[in-house]
Amino acid sequence: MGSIANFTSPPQLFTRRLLQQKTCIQMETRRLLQPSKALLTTTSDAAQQLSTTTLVIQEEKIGVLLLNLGGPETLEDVQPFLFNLFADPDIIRLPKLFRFLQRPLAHLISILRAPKSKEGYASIGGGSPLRRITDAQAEDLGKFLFAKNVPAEVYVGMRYWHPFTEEAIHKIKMDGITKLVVLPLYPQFSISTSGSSLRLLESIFREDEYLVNMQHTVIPSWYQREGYIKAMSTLIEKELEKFECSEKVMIFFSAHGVPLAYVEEAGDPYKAEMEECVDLIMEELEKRKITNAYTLAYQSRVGPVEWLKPYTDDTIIELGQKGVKSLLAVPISFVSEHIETLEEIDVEYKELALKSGIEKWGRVPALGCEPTFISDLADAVIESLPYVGAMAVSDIEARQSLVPLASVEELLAVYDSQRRGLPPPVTMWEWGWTKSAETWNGRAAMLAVLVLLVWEVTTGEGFLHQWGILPLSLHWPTP
Ligand SMILES: C=CC1=C(C)c2cc3[nH]c(cc4nc(cc5[nH]c(cc1n2)c(C)c5CCC(=O)O)C(CCC(=O)O)=C4C)c(C)c3C=C
Ligand SMILES: [Fe+2]
Repeated sequence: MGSIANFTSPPQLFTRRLLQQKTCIQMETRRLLQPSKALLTTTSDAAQQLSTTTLVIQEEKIGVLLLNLGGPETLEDVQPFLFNLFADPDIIRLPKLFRFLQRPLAHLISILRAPKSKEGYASIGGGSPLRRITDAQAEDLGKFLFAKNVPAEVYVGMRYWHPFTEEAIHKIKMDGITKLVVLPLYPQFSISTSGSSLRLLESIFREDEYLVNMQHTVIPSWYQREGYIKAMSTLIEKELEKFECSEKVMIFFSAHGVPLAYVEEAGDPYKAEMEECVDLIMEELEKRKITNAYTLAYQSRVGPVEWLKPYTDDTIIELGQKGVKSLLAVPISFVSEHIETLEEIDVEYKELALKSGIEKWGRVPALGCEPTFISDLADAVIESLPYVGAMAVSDIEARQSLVPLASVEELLAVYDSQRRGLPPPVTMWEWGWTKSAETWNGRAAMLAVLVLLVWEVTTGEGFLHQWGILPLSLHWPTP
């Protein structure tokens, strides 16, 4: 199995190299689009070519699988959605010995977190708009692909809520797709998002003969694509125009955070990709004569462990103290509106900013179905097609493409070889005499004991049974 150079070398270097490879990709794209041009010709020769081309396209049924997080559609969905999220070993990674606690712990944390989450979802209309927006993006992507003469079915597979990835895969099989492009809807790669979705996909692929034989490729991240950078820059430019003195506005990039250990211990390229993405957007804005001050911070942390810094809330307070008066928030890690933009940024951070002395607040909308963005995603899919199923023979070429490509298996192999295990991001305790230690250690110990007891009593397995403290098989008294 080959290794993927982009994930073993520093991501910034890799991206720079990718940008130098445009010519190669342009050639590939031209080659791919040649038969499509023939479709438009009207001579009899061309008609024959057209029927051959159509035949080839019909034999090869192209599918695009969009991967996203998923979100609760009603308030009743919130707790089971949170359970699915926390039951994911890429979100809470327990030491091997304690893996059996994953589900009970997820159950407990989801119950504890649900009231706060429900409040948030209630304030944005009682559920997440993520499914509706992702479905609309899928539909538009299909239309753009068709218009670019690459007819393809587009599927949506969510990680933690409907339509689940398994449901999408079922449809892909039913439709007889032969070539699949996997496209996570996260511009930057993180182990906790695209990585987790790909891990699930890998396990589904492995267990299914049809899927094992289906050719596929993955576009793990696409933050460096010109179309995406330009679309983001245009949105920023438009929002800046709404301020009176637009040149005095601080552009405030706010990205979803991840626990620091993901980056520092597990080699998550998320932070490097995020920083590079911001640099590319600012370079594009500079070309448009926009040279505002800017900053990047990380939002939405969960639990007491350290997450990527600076934190969005701390940064807003600091900027207020430094006398910044106008702020334009740019949600940089999302391509659709959801709780983190509609509630956290629009309500919580805006309120904090106004309290901190910032007088004018604006927010760039998420890209959603913005046509230049979707058209660029369609180009990314088209550019990836020559590499579908060709990873083993030509993965050097694939690495040189504008969209860094890989197969699910190869990507995860690289990650797994680098991973040294992650401390749980939502650890409910902090060891040592830190400020929250007393409370959290106490709670965690109680919870752990409780979970262990419930587990032992219900399953009849565990330490207490092994040590003979509880009888080896426990029978409930029958009435
Ligand atoms: C780049 C995007 C995201 C990263 C990275 C990410 C990491 C991450 N998230 C949690 C915990 C929660 N995330 C929740 C919602 C949520 N997260 C993302 C994106 C990223 N998460 C999105 C798009 C959403 C919203 C979906 C929606 O319903 O609209 C939630 C639930 C909401 C809440 O209670 O705050 C949790 C919990 C962790 C622990 C993590 C990294 C390890
Ligand atoms: Fe999240």
